[in-house]
Amino acid sequence: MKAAARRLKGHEPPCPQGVGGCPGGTRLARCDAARASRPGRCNADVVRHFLVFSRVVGLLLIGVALSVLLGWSRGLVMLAAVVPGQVTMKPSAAIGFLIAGGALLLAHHGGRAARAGSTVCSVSLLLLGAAVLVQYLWGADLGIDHLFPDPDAGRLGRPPGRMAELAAVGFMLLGGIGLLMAVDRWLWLRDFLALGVIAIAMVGLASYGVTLAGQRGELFSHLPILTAVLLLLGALGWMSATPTVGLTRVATADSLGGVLARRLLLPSLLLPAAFSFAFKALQLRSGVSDAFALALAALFTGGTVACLIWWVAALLDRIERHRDEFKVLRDHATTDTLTGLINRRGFDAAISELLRRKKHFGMPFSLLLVDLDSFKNYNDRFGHLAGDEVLQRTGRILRDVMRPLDVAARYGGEEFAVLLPEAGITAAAAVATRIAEKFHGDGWPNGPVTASIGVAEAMSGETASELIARADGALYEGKRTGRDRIVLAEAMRKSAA
Ligand SMILES: Nc1nc2c(ncn2[C@@H]2O[C@H](COP(=O)(O)OP(=O)(O)OP(=O)(O)O)[C@@H](O)[C@H]2O)c(=O)[nH]1
Repeated sequence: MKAAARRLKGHEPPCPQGVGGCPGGTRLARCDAARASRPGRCNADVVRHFLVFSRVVGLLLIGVALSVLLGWSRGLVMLAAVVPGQVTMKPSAAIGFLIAGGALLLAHHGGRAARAGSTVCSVSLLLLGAAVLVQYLWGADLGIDHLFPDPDAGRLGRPPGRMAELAAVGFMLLGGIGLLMAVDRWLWLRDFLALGVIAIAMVGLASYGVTLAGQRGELFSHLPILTAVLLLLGALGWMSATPTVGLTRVATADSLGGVLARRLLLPSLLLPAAFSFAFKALQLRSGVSDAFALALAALFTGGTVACLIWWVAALLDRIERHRDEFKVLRDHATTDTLTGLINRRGFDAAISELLRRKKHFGMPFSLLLVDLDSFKNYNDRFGHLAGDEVLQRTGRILRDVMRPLDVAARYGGEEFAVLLPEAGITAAAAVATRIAEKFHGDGWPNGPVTASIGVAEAMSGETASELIARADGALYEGKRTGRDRIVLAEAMRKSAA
């Protein structure tokens, strides 16, 4: 009910039927809605890949868990250890991953029953992890460790068949994530829990490196590599199930940030650890010195970091150059070469932006249309080049009276437009007066040049062409009543009334 209310309030677009179902469909729809409202917000293809990845993770968890359980039931414990001689994934942990995979897959379906199923799985996972921790904390035996005889018994300093403490905590966190997803709330907490699972998984991977180095640590030797990898995938799978919200939002963004996150996050997380372990293994096998292995690991880690930074720098450099080129092209496209003012195209963009601000924030603005008087005569008498000079001088006059936020444009031929943000009709009339005074005071080479000015303040709900038409009407009135006039559209309206 609350989720529906939030959707109605516009926080979340409705879940479209038949588009991959909810919540997956919702995420894609969110992406599409976000793209529509702000282009470049998220990349629909990447979102789709994240959702597919999340489903594949669900299937993988179930597949690996089933194969581990098969291994335990047939005495093929190798299936639970992956690497000979390594710690095995316990049957209870395999059941945990079976439930975790089910919760993730069910969450991708829109139906109520599937959602309820996902919630039940998440609660079960939470309870499984909690039960194992209770056994550890209070020395209880709840019977979950005795599904199959455990060959690791006694080797790990914990009861046979019992999963590691860290695995139990990981399952509790995964269950918590599933519950938060089901209620579709506190996504920040979901991300926080997922980061916790990733941290546990990294400890597990580190334990593999320590084992490779032939040194057994009390804490590290507990978590099997298979469990660590599946926990990592489980956390990433849940995060990918909602690609357009929370931490994953950046990774699916259709922006430079998105590209960087997608390309760099995983390598920077895994490569340093991979190098450390690889060179430690090399040292053990080939007998090179400890210092040499360490130096190699440091060199490769540093080299990788430097490569990643170089790649980011090259990308930023290329983007900046493209941006500069684009700016030059855009300026060319919106600048009038004779006067240096913006052209009609730039004016159209500016007036649209001011109308948008007026509509959304009620910000007033006014428009002046400035038209040179009897300019045809001027051209005819003094030539086209002299006429061009008058147009250039007019551009300078407009620039002189403009405030930094004002926009002056050559509207066409010998007609100019000035947009005055945050100016009402009175302020706009004052600017028009200053322009007229400048015309009168300027030392024109071939005798006086004057201009007629129409002034209009934008009214609520008015379109660009309606506003221009009012200013133009006032300008026409100025021409009609003798030229070298300032006429306010407002006054015209009043006098007409
Ligand atoms: N020199 C020069 N003249 C131009 C340019 N663009 C338009 N014109 C001239 O501006 C003149 C405009 O003439 P009209 O529209 O009859 O207006 P007007 O003579 O100013 O008369 P009113 O506006 O009624 O005062 C035309 O002769 C155009 O050739 C330009 O870029 N350079």
